[in-house]
Amino acid sequence: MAGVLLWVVCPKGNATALLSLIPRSGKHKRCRVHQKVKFSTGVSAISSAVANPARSSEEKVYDVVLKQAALVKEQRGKKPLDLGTRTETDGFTDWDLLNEAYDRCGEVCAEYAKTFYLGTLLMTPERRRAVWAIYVWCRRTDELVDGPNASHITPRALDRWEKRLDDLFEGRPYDMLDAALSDTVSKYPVDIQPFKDMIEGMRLDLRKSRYMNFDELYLYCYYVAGTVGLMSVPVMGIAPESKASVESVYNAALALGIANQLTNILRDVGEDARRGRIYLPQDELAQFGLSDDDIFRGQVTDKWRNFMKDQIKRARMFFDEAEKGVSELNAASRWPVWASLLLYRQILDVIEENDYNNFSKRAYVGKVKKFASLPVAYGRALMGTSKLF
Ligand SMILES: CC(C)=CCC/C(C)=C/CC/C(C)=C/CC/C(C)=C/[C@@H]1[C@@H](COP(=O)(O)OP(=O)(O)O)[C@]1(C)CC/C=C(\C)CC/C=C(\C)CCC=C(C)C
Ligand SMILES: [Mn+2]
Repeated sequence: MAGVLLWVVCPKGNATALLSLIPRSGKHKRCRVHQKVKFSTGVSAISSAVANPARSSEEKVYDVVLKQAALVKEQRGKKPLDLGTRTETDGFTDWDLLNEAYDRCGEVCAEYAKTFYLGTLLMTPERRRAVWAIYVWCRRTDELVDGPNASHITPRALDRWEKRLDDLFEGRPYDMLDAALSDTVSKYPVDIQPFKDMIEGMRLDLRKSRYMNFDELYLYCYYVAGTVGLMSVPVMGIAPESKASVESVYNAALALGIANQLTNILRDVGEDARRGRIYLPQDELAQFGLSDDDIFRGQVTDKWRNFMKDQIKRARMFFDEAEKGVSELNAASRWPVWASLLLYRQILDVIEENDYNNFSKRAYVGKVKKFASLPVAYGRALMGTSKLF
C-alpha cells in the first residue's frame, strides 16, 4: 500500500508531521434556523443547485440531509454490520496496520481536540475509532486551507484531495489515515456527499471573501461545518428507542454544525478582517448602517453592538435547534456532543461579556468554565427524552 511508505516517514507520536504530509493551501471560515419546509422527494444533492439557482441554500442543503437519512434507513433494513476488530490478513488489507491506523487517528484527535477525544472514550470502541477517522479527515481537509502551507494551495490540489476521497470510498486508500476512513465508510452508512461538500467549502474559500446575504453564508457554513454533523451521526448512531424521524435528527446535526460555524465567525471577526475576509452578511451590515470599512477600523460602536446582538441571537437559535436532536442519539454518543455544544455556545456569552469587542479580543472560554461544563454535559447525556417527533 502506498500509505505504508508515508507511515514509515511519519513515525508514531508525530501527528503534526502526518498532517503536514498533505498538500496545504488561506484560512477559511466556515447561518435563520432551518425552515420546516417540506420538499418533494429530493435526493439530488447540492449539485442540482446549479441547475436551479432559484432554490434557497436551505432547500439545497436539505436535499443532502434527505439523501443521508435515506441511506441510514436503507441500512436499518439490512442485517447488522460486522463491526468487529479484525486481526487476520486477507491478502489485501493488513488488519494490524488498520488497527494501528485507527490508533493514529485517536492520537491526532487527542492532540488537536482533547475534550472531544475524552468524550469519545465513552463510545463503543468501534464507534469511537470511526469518529476519530472522520475527525482526522476533516482536520486534514481544514489544514489544506488553514495550515502553514495554506498560501500554496490551489484548486487543483483540492481536486487531487477529492480524487483521493473518491478512491478511499471505493476501497483504495492512499495512506494509513485514509485507510482508517476507508474502513469506516465501508462499515457505516456514510454518504460521500458531505465529504465532497466540505472540499467544496474549501474551494469557496479560495475564491470568495464576502457573503452578500445570509443565504450565501448559510451555504458556506453547511459546507465547512454542517457537513461534519451529517458525517458523524451515521457513526454515532440514533438511539434504538428514539421516536424521532431520522430526517429530524440529521437536521439537528446540521444545525449544530451551522451554529458552531456561525459562532466561530463571530469570534474571529477581527482576525479574519486582518486577512481581508469578512464572513458576515453584507446586506445585514448595511441594514445596521455598517460597511467593510467599519469592520477594518474595528471600533465597537452602538451600531456594531446592535448588529452583533442580532447575529448572536441567530446563532443561539441554531444551537436551540441542535439541542433537540442530541437526546435522540445513542446514549454513549451524547456526552461528546453535549460537551461540544455547551462549550461552543459559551463563546457567544463571552463575546457579550467582552462588550462585543471581537475585533481585538478573542472570546475565550476559560479552563474552569470548560471543565465545569463537562459534568453538565454528562448529566444531559443521561437524560434521554424524545423532543423531535
Ligand atoms: C462529537 C463531535 C463534536 C463530533 C464531531 C467530530 C468531528 C468529525 C469533528 C471534525 C471537526 C473538524 C476538524 C472540522 C473541519 C472544519 C472545521 C475546523 C470546522 C470548525 C470547527 C471548530 O474548529 P476550531 O474552533 O478549531 O476552528 P478553527 O479551525 O480554529 O477556525 C467548526 C466550527 C465546526 C465543527 C462542527 C462540528 C463539531 C459539528 C458537530 C455536529 C455533530 C457532531 C452532530 C451532533 C448530532 C446532533 C443530533 C446534534
Ligand atoms: Mn480551522
